[in-house]
Amino acid sequence: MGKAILVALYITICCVAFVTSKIIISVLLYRRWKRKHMVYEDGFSGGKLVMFKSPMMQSLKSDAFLKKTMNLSNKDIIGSGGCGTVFRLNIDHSTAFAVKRLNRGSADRDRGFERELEAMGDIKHRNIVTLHGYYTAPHYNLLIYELMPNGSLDALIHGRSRDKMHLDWPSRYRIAVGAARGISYLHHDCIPHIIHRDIKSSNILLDQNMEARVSDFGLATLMEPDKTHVSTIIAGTFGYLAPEYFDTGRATAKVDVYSFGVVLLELLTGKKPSDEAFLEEGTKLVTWVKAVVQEKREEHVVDSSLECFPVNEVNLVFSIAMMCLEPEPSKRPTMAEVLKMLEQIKSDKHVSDS
Ligand SMILES: Nc1ncnc2c1ncn2[C@@H]1O[C@H](COP(=O)(O)OP(=O)(O)OP(=O)(O)O)[C@@H](O)[C@H]1O
Repeated sequence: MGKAILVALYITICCVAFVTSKIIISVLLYRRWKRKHMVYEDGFSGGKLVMFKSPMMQSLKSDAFLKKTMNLSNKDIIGSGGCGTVFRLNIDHSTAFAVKRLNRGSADRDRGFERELEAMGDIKHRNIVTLHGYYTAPHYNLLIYELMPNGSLDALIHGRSRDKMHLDWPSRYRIAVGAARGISYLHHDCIPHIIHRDIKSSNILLDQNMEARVSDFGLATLMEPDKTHVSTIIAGTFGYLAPEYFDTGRATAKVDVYSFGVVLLELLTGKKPSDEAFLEEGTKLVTWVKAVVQEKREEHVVDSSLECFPVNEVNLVFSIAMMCLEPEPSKRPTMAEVLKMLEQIKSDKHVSDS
């Protein structure tokens, strides 16, 4: 009998200790989370605003921020895409954000969506657009990004004349290197690794110094550390899709390498991957470039608006683009290798100049 009481006592102590430790761990995790976030529950709309703490966000008042966000209207629109509309949110004369209103309601988003946003909020890199926070409500979601004053690469190269900017070769090269650095960071340095899955010129934005920043993780996938691929419904954009991803829905980091190769072709040719002229001929930018190369008419590839450019550098970037566009994923370089090859072009030039 005495032994049975002892066993029962022992089990009770173990259970109490287990539950207590769980509570303590949860409280500590919550406190850590709270230290990194500002949360504002909006009783009126049933929504929740979560802002990731940073020096920039520290001085903002959540309720005032939310009020301004709710007052956004058509005149504040700066762009729109397949997933939603992007607004410019001015807080004061020196602080502004880009707010993306996602088309789909939050009913089809679960805790996984919030977890992914939390992971995105932790990414701080000079070539990645910072996610400052998000707002979830029963019928829609908002993503709060750093505002990129020089818009997208897509608008700069192919946009309407008021958005278009003449990009000389040094600017194009710098944008290529910056974007490669951002994607390489996602692939190799983020834990868990991230496959973007929608690399394209409208997702490469330019900051006030014309530095390239990779944006729009709407489709990004966090990779489990021991996995090399994810199988998903095919996402991405026509003209940029790697053939194996189109065929199988299996996304590896090499899918982004292929799409980056298409972006390099855009920088070199000035042509849009989904240009109507290509669609009418039933072709696409990659197929057109490969045909021109086969016919040994490479001189027709380079953008005619690039009046003066270093032929050697352009040829090297072109050969890197072709490596990225290898149909067989294993033959494509990794993003770290692409970055190294791109950076090498300038360092080799310095050596030969000196
Ligand atoms: N952080 C930002 N700063 C400034 N402009 C932005 C920002 N994010 C997006 N934009 C502008 O809004 C446009 C639309 O962006 P969005 O991500 O919604 O669509 P997309 O990438 O063009 O297409 P899709 O959503 O179909 O992939 C961009 O092309 C860009 O001009």
